[in-house]
Amino acid sequence: MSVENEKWIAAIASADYVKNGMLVGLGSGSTAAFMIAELGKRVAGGLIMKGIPSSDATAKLAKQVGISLISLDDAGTMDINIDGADEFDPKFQLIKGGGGALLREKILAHNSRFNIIIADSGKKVNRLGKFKLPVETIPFATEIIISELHNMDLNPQLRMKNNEVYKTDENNCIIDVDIFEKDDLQELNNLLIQIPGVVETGLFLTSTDIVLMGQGNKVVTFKK
Ligand SMILES: O=C(CO)[C@H](O)[C@H](O)COP(=O)(O)O
Repeated sequence: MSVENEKWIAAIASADYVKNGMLVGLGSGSTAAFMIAELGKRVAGGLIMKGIPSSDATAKLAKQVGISLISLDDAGTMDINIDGADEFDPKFQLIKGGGGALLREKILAHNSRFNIIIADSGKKVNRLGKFKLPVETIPFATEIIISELHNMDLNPQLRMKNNEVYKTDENNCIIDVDIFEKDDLQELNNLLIQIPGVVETGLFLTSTDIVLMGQGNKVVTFKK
């Protein structure tokens, strides 16, 4: 079974958690796109729900498939949030932000009663960090933060796209750092967040309630 199929079956399984009347946080990325497409089909079939998108791309996709959107302000707390991940470990800790939407994704996760992660089997790791950790920074401070991250032995790389500095939906930059050697991720996250100009990191350490992982042609459920 292909990676795409694993993403797809995990996404379909997550849609079963969405019930009539729910406010649903909509994640970003290719796995989340399958979930949004499936929810669109279910809305066409009569499901009543409203979505809160975690990125401009997700908002566009959701509108295309007929999902009604509301703002975070109007939603307040969401019933559930469904999102992808770049890596997850046995403690339900995640690296997210490969697609650059980590800031809004973390805000949605924080404001949801129940957080579902959908993933293909390649995302499951024993230790986080083969995937570089995205750190979102404001443009004004980005170069000086890169120097500081060098001093922390994190091998920082400014994210680029089409030969230009990559910008998030919030017009910030992303610095990808190497955290594989770091044992205490909570401490690392605290250190990173304390640097003035760092807006957010892609470490999601406590928010996940359940992971639905496609493996071959089956969905494996990991519950906390
Ligand atoms: O965090 C994310 C975007 O900011 C995505 O959830 C993550 O990158 C996984 O993406 P995909 O489902 O395409 O593998």
